[in-house]
Amino acid sequence: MSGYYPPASGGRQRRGLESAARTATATRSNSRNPAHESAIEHSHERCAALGLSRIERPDHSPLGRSDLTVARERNLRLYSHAAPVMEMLFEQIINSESMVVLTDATGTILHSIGDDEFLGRAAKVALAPGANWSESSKGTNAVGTALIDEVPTLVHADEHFMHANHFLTCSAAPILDPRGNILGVLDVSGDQRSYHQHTMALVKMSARMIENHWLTDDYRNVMRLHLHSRVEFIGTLMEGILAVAPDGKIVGANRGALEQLGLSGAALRMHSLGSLFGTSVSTLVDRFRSPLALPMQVETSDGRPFHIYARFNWPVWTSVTEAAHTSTPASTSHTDNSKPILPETLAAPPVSVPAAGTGLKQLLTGDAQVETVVGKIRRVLNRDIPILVLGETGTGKELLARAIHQDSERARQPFVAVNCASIPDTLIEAELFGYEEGAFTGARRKGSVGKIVQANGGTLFLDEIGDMPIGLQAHLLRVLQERQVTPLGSTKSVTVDVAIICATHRNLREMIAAQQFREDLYYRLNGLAVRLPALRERTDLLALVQRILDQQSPQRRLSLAPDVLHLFQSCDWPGNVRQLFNVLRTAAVMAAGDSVITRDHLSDDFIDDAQRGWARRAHAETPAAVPMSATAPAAPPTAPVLPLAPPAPAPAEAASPVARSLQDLELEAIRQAVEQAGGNISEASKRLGISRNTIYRKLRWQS
Ligand SMILES: Nc1ncnc2c1ncn2[C@@H]1O[C@H](COP(=O)(O)OP(=O)(O)OP(=O)(O)O)[C@@H](O)[C@H]1O
Repeated sequence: MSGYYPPASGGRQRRGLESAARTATATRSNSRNPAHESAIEHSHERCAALGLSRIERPDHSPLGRSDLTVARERNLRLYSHAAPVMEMLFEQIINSESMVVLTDATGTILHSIGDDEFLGRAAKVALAPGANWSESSKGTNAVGTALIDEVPTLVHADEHFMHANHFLTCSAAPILDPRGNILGVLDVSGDQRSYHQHTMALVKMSARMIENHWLTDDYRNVMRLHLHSRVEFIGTLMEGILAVAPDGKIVGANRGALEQLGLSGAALRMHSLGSLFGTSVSTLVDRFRSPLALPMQVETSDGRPFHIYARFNWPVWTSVTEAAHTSTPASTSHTDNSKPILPETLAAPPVSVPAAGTGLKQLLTGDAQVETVVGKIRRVLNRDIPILVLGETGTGKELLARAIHQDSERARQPFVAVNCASIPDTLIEAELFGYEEGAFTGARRKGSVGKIVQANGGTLFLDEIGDMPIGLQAHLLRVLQERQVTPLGSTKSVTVDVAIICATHRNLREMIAAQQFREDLYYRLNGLAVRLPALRERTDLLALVQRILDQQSPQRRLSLAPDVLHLFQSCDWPGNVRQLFNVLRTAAVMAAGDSVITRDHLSDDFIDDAQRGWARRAHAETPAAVPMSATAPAAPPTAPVLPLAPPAPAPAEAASPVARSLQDLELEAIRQAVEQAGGNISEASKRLGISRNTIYRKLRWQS
């Protein structure tokens, strides 16, 4: 079978065919699906344009152990929703020489489960945790191609661009959040001889289950409207779900709702219960207050009938709706955002933070550097000064941006976050500026207003701004100066009013010197630059720990056993507060019933990492005294700091100076190649024979 099918007549008709997209053909050899063939053809074209080779060994280097830990921590929420669904999916395909794979939004495999024998074969082509399966790394493949096309994708046998992957058949579905952002990809990969046409349907249904769990979790404190044109489908995977704010605005939707209503996420968010179904929040509260209430029949403005069923937390919801109806905007703009009252809180996935205060106040746990940052920001709040937040991954840059928004006069307007690093270069422009229907061959769905317009009136948070392709920086600068956006393929411009907050872990000045970042854009974005300290530099570790523990376990005060405290203080925390938060969240669950967190409640991974940190410090510092970090606070009386006991031996491979120096050499080689290529990553990747992604990844995690 040829891996490259000629395009169907009519040529480039690949996207917008979501429902028909990449569905498996009855027999792979004789029946063809034109949309599928066209998608594969376009993917192969992209791979050829990237200079990928079909026969060379693909980039098999997985993320380093701690990088994988960080990637997993960043995606812990995705994993916790996906894990039970993956188990269930695996039950369905057991003994079929297959595996179930979960990746993040960049295509990096976070977790996999599968038949042992097949897992071994898959590992040989790096189909294993830590490996990246983006198209630019592995060529045409179901995960990478699904990430680009944003539709369920089947890639079978020699449809894979690289010969090494021809033994595989892979069915992948993107997992989207209620705002339409890609969270990751669920995939079933197996031996191509074990291909079964039902696999794709199973994967799509499973992805939908994860999305629905995510939505329910995001909006558990707001009204959720379950809908379908056929009453018997309410409560099934086929139902649509809408999240409704107390003022009746639609703030979130699952895929089923978008499909049934025939609206894009952005279009739906312009609607309210009234404009959509001619009903109101109070009508639904009255009707569905009783658990025995039956679904209600409504009609859309164009006369299509639907059955709807509302769920909400009674009686919290009714008191909230009353408050929403009686309060003025001025009085609500600084209300407690933990209540489900402000639309912008609902529209964006909630960030889990300790419940002490809201807005900027919640960040104050006693660290002087953080206090200085907050003080500076308060002075420029509401002054139309763009803020640039610097800091390592997981230091709380996005949390700070949300807090600034919450404390600003724009708090009732949208907060829209765009992660420039997780969107492929080719899509950032469309994602930010929007596009008209059919604007370009890569255009998906029915046009899009773009993130800048979505943020109109509110705050646009450009995360990882250092990853914005240089070609696009001039476009962004123009928009920021003129405050007008012209969607791709359109001649009409839209006036926008947005507050800009950017964040990066990179050194933008160095990037300017290397001509990778425009100086004029830098000065436009940098009205005020603040740097969030790494966790290891902070003096408030204990206060932060206690606040997170109190939040995780409000009924039962938890504390750390002395040796755990000791481990925490020794740890380098490469994942910063995100890592701390995740470690404590797991520990609080593990400690159910106990009031003290002991080593037994910590994951082995973390203990290893912390011990390695100990070993590194012990090596760097004088052997006799081995002081705690100069900035470490004194332990509370209940948890005395013990003299540092010798740590349990770290795993051989981690402690080995040879392993570490090899890593250093690799990094050094990458740095040199990038320098010699004048900062041109594509050129450096060719010289080194590794993908651009790998270079970005390795440099990113090391910087
Ligand atoms: N001060 C804090 N108190 C409690 N939790 C925090 C704090 N700062 C960060 N966190 C936790 O850490 C997680 C990561 O924070 P955030 O996403 O803001 O970091 P970031 O610097 O933007 O990360 P990245 O650079 O990887 O995007 C948050 O979800 C939150 O749970």
